[in-house]
Amino acid sequence: MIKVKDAFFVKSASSLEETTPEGISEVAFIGRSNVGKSSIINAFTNKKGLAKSSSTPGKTRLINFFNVLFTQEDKTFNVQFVDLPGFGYARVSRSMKEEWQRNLTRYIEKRVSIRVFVHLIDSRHPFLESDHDVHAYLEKLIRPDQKILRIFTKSDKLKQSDVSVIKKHYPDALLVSSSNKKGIDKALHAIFEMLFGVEND
Ligand SMILES: Nc1nc2c(ncn2[C@@H]2O[C@H](COP(=O)(O)OP(=O)(O)OP(=O)(O)O)[C@@H](O)[C@H]2O)c(=O)[nH]1
Ligand SMILES: [Mg+2]
Repeated sequence: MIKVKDAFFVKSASSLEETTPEGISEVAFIGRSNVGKSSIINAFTNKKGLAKSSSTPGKTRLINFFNVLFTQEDKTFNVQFVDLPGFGYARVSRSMKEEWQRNLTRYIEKRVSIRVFVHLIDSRHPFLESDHDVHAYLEKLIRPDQKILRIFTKSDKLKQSDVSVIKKHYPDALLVSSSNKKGIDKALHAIFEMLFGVEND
């Protein structure tokens, strides 16, 4: 049985230079503004205000590091969850937006500690070109020791027929709601498995 035992904020960075030292395995949460990146980190860690979420897109503006302690029986595993600014919509000046995107891209491409990219997709809009582009971009840059996990967010907003459409295109789709916690455990296990191998309980 895998559980998150504890989680706490470590640091915010505006650029790769300001990040924490390389070392602890990282899970980077990537996706469009407002898709639910910060909310899913709170749901995984069971801490409501840990990552700041907002109904206004563009809330997360820095690279935020959280230390997460997993337990599996008597073993503990230390991981960093990284909440990132969204891509796409943000009510800031063009030059500021470009600077964020540059810093975000540098972190994604150069950070050695990243082991898992969690690509979050709004389940109400599962086939956006921008998400397709992000997936292709990640596929192209990942190293052999890195993995990509797609998670569809806000599943509480879906009708059963919408779920069927997603499942048809992505048979193994992880559909998650940070609001009612459905799918959270399964998604957390999938991340753990990507980091540390198959769970043996
Ligand atoms: N119904 C529903 N709303 C959600 C869910 N997850 C997040 N939200 C809402 O969606 C909005 C955006 O959530 P955030 O977690 O701040 O999204 P984000 O991807 O971190 O956004 P940025 O930091 O702006 O990139 C908030 O109003 C959340 O309450 C969910 O599973 N279901
Ligand atoms: Mg956020």
